[in-house]
Amino acid sequence: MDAAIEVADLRKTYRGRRTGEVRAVDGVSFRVERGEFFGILGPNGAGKTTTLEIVEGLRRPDSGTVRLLGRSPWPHSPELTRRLGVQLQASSFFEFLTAREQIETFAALYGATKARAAEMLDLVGLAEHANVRCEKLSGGQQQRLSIACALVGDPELVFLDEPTAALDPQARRNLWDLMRGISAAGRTVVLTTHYMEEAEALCDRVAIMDAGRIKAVDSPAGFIRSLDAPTRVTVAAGQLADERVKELAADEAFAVDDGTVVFETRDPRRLLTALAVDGAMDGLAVRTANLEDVFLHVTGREWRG
Ligand SMILES: Nc1ncnc2c1ncn2[C@@H]1O[C@H](COP(=O)(O)OP(=O)(O)OP(=O)(O)O)[C@@H](O)[C@H]1O
Repeated sequence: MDAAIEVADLRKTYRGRRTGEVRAVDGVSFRVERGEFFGILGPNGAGKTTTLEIVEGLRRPDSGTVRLLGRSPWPHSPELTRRLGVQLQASSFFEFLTAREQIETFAALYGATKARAAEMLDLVGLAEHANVRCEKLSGGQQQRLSIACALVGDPELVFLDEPTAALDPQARRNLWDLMRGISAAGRTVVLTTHYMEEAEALCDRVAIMDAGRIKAVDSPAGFIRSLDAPTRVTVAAGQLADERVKELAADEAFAVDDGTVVFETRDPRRLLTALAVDGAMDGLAVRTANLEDVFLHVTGREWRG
């Protein structure tokens, strides 16, 4: 079967009078398999939105090719469009329509029923707000409505551009559950995000993007494994005598800051067992590597998502 998405050597340069030339997308290639949950992770301005818009067929690249479900998005074909769900920015809503009217408009475009539209409103928790005009919905509610609109046609391939941006933590978790549900239903999902923990929690594979380029693609676990980073164990001040710190550290690195001791160990079990025996667990913190460390490793820059 064809891949869900095949992208080869995309390039896009914006030219502005004030900004000069901006190489927003600078030779991007990747492949997404059917049923995959694929993330594009990068800081603001990395080129995620431009890449997504090109892949969705909303923007033409200067060069490079895109294949969606085995076909080119150009010229537009209604047959292909109907199989895609694109989360448009909430600002593209008709503000005078109610949430129900808005999603029913989308449903009509996709050939979906009003019952399906109502079901989607319910799925994103907006059933009670069906009669509220879009302009009166909160930012989070508009975001959820835009996702419902993207899903109403029951698309095979769903594109979500920073769907949880500007949501409070609870609303973000709810949306995560919703996205997991879409993926579990066998849909291919492509998500852009600048939240590390979101990519880590949801994606099968993640492309790390910076300055218009994809620097690396792997599963979150694969990325972290390949770092081969030590576990960092922080022991609160006053828990260990200086001599004991040296004993425990043996040949591992440690640092002391204001009495707080930080061990870096490749054998956390040994160290944690010893700390438990010493009764030095109060205020203990254990940190393993995460995608933030991966970003630093892959791009050579601190994460400033
Ligand atoms: N229409 C445009 N005209 C000129 N420059 C643009 C345009 N759209 C984006 N850019 C520039 O291209 C670069 C990539 O932007 P893009 O929006 O694709 O990145 P992003 O990773 O999605 O960032 P964000 O998370 O801020 O949306 C940025 O430097 C941005 O300022």
